[in-house]
Amino acid sequence: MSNIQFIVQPGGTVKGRIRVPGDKSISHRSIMLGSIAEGVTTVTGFLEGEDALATLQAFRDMGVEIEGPVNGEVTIHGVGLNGLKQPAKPLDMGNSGTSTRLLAGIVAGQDFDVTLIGDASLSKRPMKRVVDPLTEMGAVIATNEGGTLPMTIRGTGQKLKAIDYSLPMASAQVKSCVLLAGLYADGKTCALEPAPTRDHTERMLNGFGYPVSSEKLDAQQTKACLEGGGSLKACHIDVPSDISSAAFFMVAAAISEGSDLVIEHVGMNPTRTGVIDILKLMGADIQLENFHEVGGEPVADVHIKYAPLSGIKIPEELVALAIDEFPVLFVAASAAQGTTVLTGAEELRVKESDRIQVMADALQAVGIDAQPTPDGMIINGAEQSAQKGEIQSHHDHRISMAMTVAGLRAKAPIVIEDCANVNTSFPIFLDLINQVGMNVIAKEA
Ligand SMILES: O=C(O)C1=C[C@@H](OP(=O)(O)O)[C@@H](O)[C@H](O)C1
Ligand SMILES: C=C(OP(=O)(O)O)C(=O)O
Repeated sequence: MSNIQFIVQPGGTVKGRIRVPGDKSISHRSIMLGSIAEGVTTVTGFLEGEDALATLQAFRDMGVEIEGPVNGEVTIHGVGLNGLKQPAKPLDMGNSGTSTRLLAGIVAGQDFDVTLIGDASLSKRPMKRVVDPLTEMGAVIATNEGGTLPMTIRGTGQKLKAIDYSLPMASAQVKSCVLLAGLYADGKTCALEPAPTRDHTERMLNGFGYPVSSEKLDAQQTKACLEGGGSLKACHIDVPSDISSAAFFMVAAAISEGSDLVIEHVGMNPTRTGVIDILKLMGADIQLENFHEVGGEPVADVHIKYAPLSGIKIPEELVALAIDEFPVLFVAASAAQGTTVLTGAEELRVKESDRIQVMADALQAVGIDAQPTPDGMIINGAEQSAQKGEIQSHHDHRISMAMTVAGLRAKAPIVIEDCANVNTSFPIFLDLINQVGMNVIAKEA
C-alpha cells in the first residue's frame, strides 16, 4: 500500500467558520438500526468515512438495499429484525471497532453463520469483551487465539437468553452490543455501565420507537434495559457534526495565538462533551452558541479563541466522555503551562493503536516531556524543541490528525507517516486544516 505522508509546516493562526463531517458513532447506528427496522429510513449528514462505510457494506452484504451515500444522504430499505440474509463471504470491518462489536450483537441473533474480519490494527483489538456477554446469552462464537479477529458467530436457530450484564469496563461498544443482542432475546436484557458512556444506541432505539429505559443508580453507574422481541419503525435521522472531529480544530484554535474559530452544528450529547469540559478546565476560551436539537441529539456552534492553557489533573469521571479526544488533548497539554496528569484511561491502550505509548513517542519526537503510565500520561508543557519531527501514525487516524495539529506549536516541519487513515473518520481533514490557516501537504512517499 502506498504511504501518504503529511508534511506539516510549523506555526499558523486558526481562523474562520467551518463545519466538520457527520458523527461516526451516530452514522454507524443509523445504518444498523435502519437495516433492522420496518420501512424506509432516510439519513442526512451521514459520515462518508471508511468506518461507517464498512458498516454500510456489511448490511448490503446481508441483503439490505441501501441507496447512497450521496452528499451525506442515505436511504435504507429496512428488512425488519429477522430479515437479514447470510452474507456470501466474511464481513470486512476494516479498521472499525464500533462496526465489529455492535454488529456482533446483531449477528448473534441470526440463524446463519457470519465471520467478521478486519485490518491489521483491528485484528489486534480485544473481542473477548463482546464474546463473554454474547456467550452468556447463548451465542456460539469462535475467535482467534487471544480473543481477536477473525470471529465466527454461529447461527444456532435458538432465541438468545436475556441477561443482566455488568460491564467490566466503561465501553459504549460493549453496552450497545449487549442491547442489540437483547432485541433478539427472550425477556428483559440490561447493561450496567461502571461510568457513563455515549448513549447514542439508547437514544436512537427510542427514536425508532423501541423503548429503552435508562436508570441512574448513582453518580457513575447507569443501567439500560430493553425487552426482546419488539420491532423498530423506520424514521429520519439527521446526523450532527462529529465532536470527535471538531476536537482537532478546538485544540488547534486553543493553542495558536490570535486564533478565532467557529465550528458549526456540532453534536453536544452530554456523554460526548468531556473534551469541552477538559479544555475549559485548562483555561480555553470556548463559547457554545445557537444550541438546538436535531433528531433527539443536542447540537451547538462551538466558538473558540486562543487563550493561554494551564496543565491540570484530568478528572477521571471525564475520561469516558472524551475517550477518543485524548490524542489531541495530549497536544493541548504539551502547549500548556505546567503539568497535565491523566489517570484511569487504560482503555486508550486498546484503540486503533496503543494511544498512550504512541502519543508519548510522538510527543517525545517533537521534544516534549511526555511520560506514559499504565493508565495515562504525565505531560510537562513546554516549547517544542525538535528540529525535525518524524512521526509514525501506527494505523491510527487520530494520531495522524493530533500530530498535524501539534505543528501549530512546532519549531520545524513535522513529517507524519501513513496518513491515508484519516479517511476512516474524517476524509476532508486536510482540506479543512489548510482552509483554517495551517500549511499541510499530503505527499506519496
Ligand atoms: O460506541 C461507539 O460508537 C464508540 C465507543 C468508544 O469505544 P469504547 O466503547 O470501546 O470505549 C469509542 O472509542 C469509539 O470510537 C466509538
Ligand atoms: C476508537 C475509535 O473507533 P473504533 O473503536 O470504532 O475503531 C476512534 O474512532 O477513535
